[in-house]
Amino acid sequence: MTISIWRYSHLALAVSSFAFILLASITGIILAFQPISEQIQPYKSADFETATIAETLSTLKKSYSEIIDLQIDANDFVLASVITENGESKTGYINPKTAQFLGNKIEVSPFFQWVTNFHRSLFLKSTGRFLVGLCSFLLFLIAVSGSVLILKRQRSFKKFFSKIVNENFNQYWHIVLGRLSLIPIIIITITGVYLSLEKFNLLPTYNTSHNINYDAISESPQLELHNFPVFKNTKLSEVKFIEFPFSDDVEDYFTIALQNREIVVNQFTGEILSEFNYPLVTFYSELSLNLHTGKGSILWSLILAIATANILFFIYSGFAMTLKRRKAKLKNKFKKDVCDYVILVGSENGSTLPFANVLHEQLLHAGKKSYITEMNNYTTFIQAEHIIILTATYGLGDPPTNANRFLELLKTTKQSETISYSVVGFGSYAYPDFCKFALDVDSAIQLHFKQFLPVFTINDKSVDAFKQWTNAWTEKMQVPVKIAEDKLTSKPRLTNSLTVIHKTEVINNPDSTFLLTLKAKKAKRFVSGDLLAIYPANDYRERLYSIGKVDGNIQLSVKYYDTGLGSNFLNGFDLGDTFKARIINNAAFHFPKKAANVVMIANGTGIAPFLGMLDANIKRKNVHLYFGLRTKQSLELYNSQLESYLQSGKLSRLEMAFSREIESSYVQDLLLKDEVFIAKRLKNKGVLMICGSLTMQNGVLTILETICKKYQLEALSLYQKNGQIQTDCY
Ligand SMILES: Cc1cc2nc3c(=O)[nH]c(=O)nc-3n(C[C@H](O)[C@H](O)[C@H](O)COP(=O)(O)O)c2cc1C
Repeated sequence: MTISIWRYSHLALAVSSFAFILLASITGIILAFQPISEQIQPYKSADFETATIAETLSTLKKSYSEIIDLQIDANDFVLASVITENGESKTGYINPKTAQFLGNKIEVSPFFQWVTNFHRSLFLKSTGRFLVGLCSFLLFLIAVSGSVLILKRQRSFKKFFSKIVNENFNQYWHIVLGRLSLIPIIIITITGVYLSLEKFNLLPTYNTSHNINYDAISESPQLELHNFPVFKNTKLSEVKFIEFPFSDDVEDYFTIALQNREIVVNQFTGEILSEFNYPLVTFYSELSLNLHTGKGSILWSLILAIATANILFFIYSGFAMTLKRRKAKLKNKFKKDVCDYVILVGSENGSTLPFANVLHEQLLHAGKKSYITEMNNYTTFIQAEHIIILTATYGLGDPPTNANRFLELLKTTKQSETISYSVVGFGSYAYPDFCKFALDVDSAIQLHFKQFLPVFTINDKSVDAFKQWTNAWTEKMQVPVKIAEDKLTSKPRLTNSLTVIHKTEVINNPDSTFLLTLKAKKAKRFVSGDLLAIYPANDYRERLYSIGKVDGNIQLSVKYYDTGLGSNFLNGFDLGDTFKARIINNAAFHFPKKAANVVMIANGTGIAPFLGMLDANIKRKNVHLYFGLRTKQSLELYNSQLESYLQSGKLSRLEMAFSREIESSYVQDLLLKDEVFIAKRLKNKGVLMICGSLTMQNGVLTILETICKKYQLEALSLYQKNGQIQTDCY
């Protein structure tokens, strides 16, 4: 069963019942405050837990001329109906040990009565009651289908409550609050259905009546009330209701409803004349009522109010997400078999669709015949010359639902081999398998068609990155495509306020590089290897910097360019200045928790995350660092930090390569020199982390491939797949 079936069920249930759920939720929130308003009254006596029936009845007898009945309510208030010495009839709360009258019985206010009636039946009598019961059941199904969606998203029961990535406000809070309110909502709905079944007499009934042998009733031996063994041995807290004998006639008796049974007691001798246990149905009915209404517990009433308020948010956020998904539709002007360009889209939540649509519109605008469709609709395209695939990744590097059959279709569909293709992956660094499905598609499609551009990956829907790709594509294809940012840009949420607490001067550095230390206002959780996203022009243009977490602060290493948007922005700050940015979790480039041996390979500013990781290496794991810079003077910027890590044992070995010294060398040369050591590290499950320029990364990967072959290790791709080789290059 695919995720979409659950999603459509979830949505269909919500759409069909939303008006009732809305009304029931609003009234439910109001009603949660009724039990609270009762419980805050000062009628619960401190003596309640210790008082016995004997004590209470004997004091009551002394204080009032007649007692009609006694009731213990859900709040543990003792409610008595009595007739005073003056013949006045009173119903109110008493102290069970002193019989002191504490206050008159609380009557439910007309407002709460009105809301209760509306909540129960919408003033539609039986029809209304039925609809409310049905809507309770539908809400239960919505909660179940929602839980399945979360399970599918989180991939296992164990991870049901694990952290989720905040990519979108509505989606994030829909899931976070959904998980928190799940149990209360399930309880509210099941008890709601139960209470409806009870109202329609659909629950099993049991014949419960006393069987008293009136011939055997005797007035002797007569005992005082407080000496009745059953009264002495029964606490008031076990009692629900006591009905007093109607007259002094021996055939009239006490009827006492206890928590689990009802007993009948001879008013002269205290003998138990008859008893029966309540059927389970009675217990469930009472439990359902208390759980559904919050009676008897302020805490539970508050939980009910919050869970019910969350339902209102789910209605709003659920519809907002659906509208967003539906807004971006794929529309075609030409039939598939007359088009030269085919755009295939893989998207789960719809955010990739606007990118694909913008591209499609531009191609049409340029006079090209373009056809756009979902990846699962892949079929023969008779005239196609070029296929562009834009796809997101889900789960653990899996395809989105509308692309889950693509790889299979690719194998079975016969298509002209002269077609060229380009793949653009949409993903997020927050997931370990960054754009994995796009990479898989690229590998698979290579077997059928010609690659036009290397696979291009985009983090977090970056418009800037998409523009970079379209520029490269346009230049090579010679088709004018101009991306209108306003159609794609949604303003990034800059959640982190950062203050500059240390900055080195660019002019003092031979490579125009500076270190910038920033203090985050809120202690947001981040680790070295995460990325800092800044928006220098306050528009869609995003610049990412690798974070080193040093002494709890963010340390960046920035190369200054005269015309560089990001480096000029950061270099313009003085100590104490504050600006807003966004920290992106870069799960694929965190210091490995499990590996005992780590090899770090960096050039230039790529050292930044490693400085933070070394700072955090309090377990003194074996870490070797290969670091490439231009000159020995370039090292001055980092020297004191690296020296202190070496001295404290956080760094085991440092190997430097200087490209502009007389004996010029690069990190690749250092690795070749140490090939035996590197081969051993790979073989023994060590992790190699590479950070810096893409040119350096490509050079290093080539060397590693050679080492793998020479020492008969596994293929390099296997080490990349199992996370033993991690890269963060730009
Ligand atoms: C549950 C979930 C799982 C994801 N898994 C991955 C992943 O494994 N790798 C990745 O790069 N991105 C992953 N992403 C990020 C999406 O691919 C990314 O946000 C994409 O832009 C969404 O596009 P769409 O809205 O068109 O579906 C995941 C997102 C979600 C919500």
